Amino acid sequence: MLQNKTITFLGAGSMAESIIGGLVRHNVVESQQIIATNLSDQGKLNYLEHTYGIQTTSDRSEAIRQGDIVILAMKPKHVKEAIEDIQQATNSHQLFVSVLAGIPTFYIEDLLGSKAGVIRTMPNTSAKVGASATAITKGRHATDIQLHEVEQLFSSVGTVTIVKEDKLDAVTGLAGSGPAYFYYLVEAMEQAAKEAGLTADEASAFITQTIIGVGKRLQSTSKSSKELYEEVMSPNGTTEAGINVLKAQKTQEAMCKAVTRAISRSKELGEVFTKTK
Ligand SMILES: NC(=O)C1=CN([C@@H]2O[C@H](COP(=O)(O)OP(=O)(O)OC[C@H]3O[C@@H](n4cnc5c(N)ncnc54)[C@H](OP(=O)(O)O)[C@@H]3O)[C@@H](O)[C@H]2O)C=CC1
Ligand SMILES: O=C(O)[C@@H]1CCC=N1
Repeated sequence: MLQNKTITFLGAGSMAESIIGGLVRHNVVESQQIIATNLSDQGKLNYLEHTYGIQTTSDRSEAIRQGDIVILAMKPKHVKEAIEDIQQATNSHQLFVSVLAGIPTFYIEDLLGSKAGVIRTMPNTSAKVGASATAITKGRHATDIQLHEVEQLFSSVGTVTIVKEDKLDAVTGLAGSGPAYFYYLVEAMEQAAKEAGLTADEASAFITQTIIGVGKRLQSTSKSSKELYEEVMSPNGTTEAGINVLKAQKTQEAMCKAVTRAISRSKELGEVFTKTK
């Protein structure tokens, strides 16, 4: 499906690089089928060209003209100016794939001003290692064939779930932002490990393998998360001592609030930018 298609990235930051890394590593398309462009950071384009063997250009309109699939990968606050800038170079046969938090498909369709298909997605940075948990949904003009094309594209960088658009904000707060919550906790575990006398390498090896083990276990068991952490706890043992501190600090409540706030922020992003159209 993706053979002979040119994929243009409008925006070449963290998320674009994570997807490009996954596509190239998993040979989904030839690296020369990928073009990346951005606003002004020539150094980043040089780095992407050198690292992944893709094409890059600072000529955004030309990059868009060549794209069969255009991945919109700028910050939500830049989407209006970014699309207006290249709108003349677009055509209705192209497929536009947004990774933008909060921005509804109708907003992008209106900015494009054509019947071009728009698919909204929410990947995460684990795409870089083929482990994103991506949600996708189609806009008014996108076809089922285009949806499956995007499913195939993101399957190469992790799992893909097709959802209704009204679930995208929830997925954004949960899984788009999700890796950051875990990295944030890892930072704290590293600090504790250092204070206990482990080297950075030792801490990293133990923490990383522990997280991988948790992910694999969650994937392979029907037990609930509560059953799984209770399985680790011996009465009056080390884990119970640790969990009691987390309970006293209301850690679950804090995590629940964090995800809920991220979800509402995704909604706000959509509202703010669609109102100021
Ligand atoms: N980071 C993440 O974990 C995730 C991010 N997302 C979404 O991905 C999008 C990008 O985020 P992220 O990669 O972190 O952001 P970055 O700031 O790393 O990258 C943004 C990119 O957009 C480019 N850009 C800015 N303005 C324009 C313009 N007018 N035309 C073309 N390109 C432009 C920037 O170019 P320059 O550097 O030259 O200014 C830069 O390459 C966001 O919408 C975010 O919601 C979704 C899921 C996860
Ligand atoms: O923080 C953000 O807004 C983006 C969207 C999901 C992850 N990063």
